[in-house]
Amino acid sequence: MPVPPSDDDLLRATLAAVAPGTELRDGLERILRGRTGALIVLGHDRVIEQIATGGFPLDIEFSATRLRELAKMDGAVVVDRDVTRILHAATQLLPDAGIDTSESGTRHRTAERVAKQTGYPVVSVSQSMRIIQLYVAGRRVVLEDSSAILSRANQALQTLERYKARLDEVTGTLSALEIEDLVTVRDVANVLQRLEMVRRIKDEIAEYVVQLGTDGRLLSLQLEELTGGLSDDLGLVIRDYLTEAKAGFSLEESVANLVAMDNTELLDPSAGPRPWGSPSSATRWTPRSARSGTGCCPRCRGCRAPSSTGSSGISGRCRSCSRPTSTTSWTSTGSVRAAPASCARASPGWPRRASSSATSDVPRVAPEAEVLRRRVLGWYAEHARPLPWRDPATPAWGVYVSEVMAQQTPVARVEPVWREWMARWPTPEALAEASPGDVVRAWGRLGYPRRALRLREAAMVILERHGGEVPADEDALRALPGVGAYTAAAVAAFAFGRRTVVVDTNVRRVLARAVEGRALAAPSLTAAEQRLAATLVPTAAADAAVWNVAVMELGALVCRARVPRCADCPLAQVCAWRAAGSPAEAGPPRRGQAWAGTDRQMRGALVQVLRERSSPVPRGALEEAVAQRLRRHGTGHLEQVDRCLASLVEDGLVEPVPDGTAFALPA
Ligand SMILES: Nc1ncnc2c1ncn2[C@@H]1O[C@H](COP(=O)(O)OP(=O)(O)OP(=O)(O)O)[C@@H](O)[C@H]1O
Repeated sequence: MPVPPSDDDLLRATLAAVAPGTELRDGLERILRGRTGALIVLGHDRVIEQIATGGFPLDIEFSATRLRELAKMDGAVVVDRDVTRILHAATQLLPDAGIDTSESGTRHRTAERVAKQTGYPVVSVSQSMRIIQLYVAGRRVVLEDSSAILSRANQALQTLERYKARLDEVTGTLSALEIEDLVTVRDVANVLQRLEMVRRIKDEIAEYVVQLGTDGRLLSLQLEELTGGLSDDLGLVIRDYLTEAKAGFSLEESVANLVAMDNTELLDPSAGPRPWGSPSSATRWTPRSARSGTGCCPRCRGCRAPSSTGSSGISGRCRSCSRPTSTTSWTSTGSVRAAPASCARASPGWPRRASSSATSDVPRVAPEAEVLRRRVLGWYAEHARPLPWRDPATPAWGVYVSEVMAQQTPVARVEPVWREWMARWPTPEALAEASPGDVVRAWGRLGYPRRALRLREAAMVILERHGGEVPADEDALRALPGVGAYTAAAVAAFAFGRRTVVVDTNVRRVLARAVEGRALAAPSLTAAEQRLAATLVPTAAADAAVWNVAVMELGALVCRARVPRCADCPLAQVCAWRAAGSPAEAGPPRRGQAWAGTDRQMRGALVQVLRERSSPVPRGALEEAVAQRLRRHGTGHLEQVDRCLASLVEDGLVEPVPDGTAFALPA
């Protein structure tokens, strides 16, 4: 016994039967244009015969013009289910009057009742309202003009393109992580959520294609082009990780759980693991490789190693055996997963944007970026220095002070001064009450002592404008004295867990090497570097903050400027600079900042001498003391002392005592 079609199938088939380009639709349009109405039953059986009275039987081939002519008569037209023959015309239909109807006019009430009673679709063309309506499977559908459907379909198509671009990114990321064996539940869930989102919008567009009939040909081609081969992916990805899920779900159950998620849940990364009983997002999973048997990466035809995993770094050649690689060995599932021409180790010069059509607030990066992040984060988890300001118990003020102190001073020198400082001025309020002389003294030998005065000024502003609390907002932080883009981003990230882009010299060097293949970053920060750094920052704020500190730490401890410790580097295998043979920086050699003989050295010596004295130092004694300290003699010295004293006075770091013959730190 044939299985009766489901309501959805019946609706779809009826929409197809009345779609533009069909003989039936042509007939309906003619009736509309002729300003008449019609009642047409799409099917005939004994029930129809029982409720039909009068009119005349026919058994003629269906055509649009015949329908139009017969519709001019009162009563209904009955055609066969396939709309190939006209069987009755001018027939009065008397359906069960007890059947509920929401219609008012007799034509439409009859149409709705007949559809409900017989199960056949019924079409009514309203003479007064000039619309065509379908009554089918308990529903009423008003047929729309193709242009209205096309406009909705095009919007859906754009959405599909965005979803698809994002899907390509996450599948590419999953593939890259599989090679590194760094996959977590979150990565798999991301792909599945995106696959399901694509499936839903694809189904919606497929409905439009049906409704549009011949007007939907182009749409149909676009849909096919965007989604061709996608259908298997959901099952393949799930199968790959089913054994890992360990929650006892079958493939069907997993798919059903995913399909049961609503659209909001599909967009929520935290809901992703739900189809498998919500394992922790960070749990590591290893694929069974059902989709490809070999993971995502093209395999070398010679040695069968993933073509990306050797060490030669020669583009287009296997790094294991140096034979040319070939993309023909991509997986043959015909799925989207076969598409990404990306491999975690194959291409120096990454990351790149995966798709220009991806529109979202959060930056998108190529899969390799995720590999880089995982490696750096994994390394940081093991090697982070336990610096006191990284202690979660340290207040935002402590983080703020540490960032200002570390602006131009190595962390090792900062730490003892920071401890003393925080013990003495544990809050902005306490520092705001300190004298300028005290803060310059407490600054010790951190260098650039103007920072101490700016810190005190900032404490006063924090007290006045922010009620004594360090602001969390990057813009508010930037408005504080002595705070630039770096410090604002760092404090917002490290004290408040905000998602910011922290770029210091260490970060710049790591990215210049690992991503751009250069020995050193440009002499000063470029917009391109800033953009690159931004694309690498993880989307989630908590991850972003850890990433920011982790990559800085890597630059400080391993990816050092002069003597990089590549053997200890988590990025050594994916580093573009190493892959290129660690070339020296092009251009003239960079000299470090000169120190001996500079005004900076002289200013430091003057402040140091005054810091050690409790009373004002006469001009002559000061000159003698710095000469001794710097072991300096000869001409030019006197002039430099005068110049530096004047600049220190101007900066507020030194005060001339009233008659100008002696100098002291500010009171
Ligand atoms: N039970 C019926 N069987 C067959 N035809 C019917 C039936 N009821 C109405 N019609 C057809 O519908 C025509 C219009 O009827 P009526 O004006 O009451 O309907 P209506 O619902 O207001 O339609 P419209 O929206 O086209 O103005 C009738 O002249 C007749 O041809």
